[in-house]
Amino acid sequence: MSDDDALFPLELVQPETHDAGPRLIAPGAVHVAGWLTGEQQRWIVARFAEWTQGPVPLRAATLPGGHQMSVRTVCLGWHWQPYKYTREATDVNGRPVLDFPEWMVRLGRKAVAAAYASDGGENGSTALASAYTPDAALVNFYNDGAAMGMHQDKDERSDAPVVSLSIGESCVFRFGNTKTRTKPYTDVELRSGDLFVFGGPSRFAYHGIPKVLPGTAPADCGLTHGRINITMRVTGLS
Ligand SMILES: O=C(O)CCC(=O)C(=O)O
Ligand SMILES: [Fe+2]
Repeated sequence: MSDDDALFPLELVQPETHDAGPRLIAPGAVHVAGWLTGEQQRWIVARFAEWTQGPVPLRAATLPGGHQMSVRTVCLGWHWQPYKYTREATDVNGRPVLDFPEWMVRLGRKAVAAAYASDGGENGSTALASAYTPDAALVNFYNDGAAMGMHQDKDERSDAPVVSLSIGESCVFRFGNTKTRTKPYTDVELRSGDLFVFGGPSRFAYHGIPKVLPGTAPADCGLTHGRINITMRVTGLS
């Protein structure tokens, strides 16, 4: 058995399907296709329009090497900038970040419960879901060829799961391993309304968005073009 096999057994990856129901991608990493209804997606798109009104605008972050990301982001709860969380957007306009909405905490709990439900609560999934209290969200907007390179979400001081929601155009989500930004990885197509949760042994796995698939936004999602992604996190900061 190669190291890669040990890290990422092939049997783990079930055939790709867009039927509802959780699909295990790696230990602790679950894809739930079609989790949000069209009505929920349209409602979230309307909230997104409000968030982008400020006080902090949608902005493409600049990495320490001077490279500007192609994705634009607005944050809730804590403002993320490479590579830390702050309460004020000191790399944008110095204004305070929006509050983390109560409804999103409830949605995050439901998401963790839905993703980890298949063990019937036996491995502590029910307790994990009810205790889950995300306090930061990065709300990403992808258009005009925007993509996101392979990275780990590691600016949080907590190993609580990351909850990711997708609305609008489909994308390829590359979900890798915790050791390297390269193979082994699994490419998952995330469509409008899909949920992806990564926690446990996959919490610090490398992941990225190699491409968004233009023209794939469904008519009922509330977006005509582009892709919104919300990733909720527990920062472990106070
Ligand atoms: O757009 C996505 O689905 C992933 C976003 C992401 O990895 C991040 O914001 O850290
Ligand atoms: Fe990420």
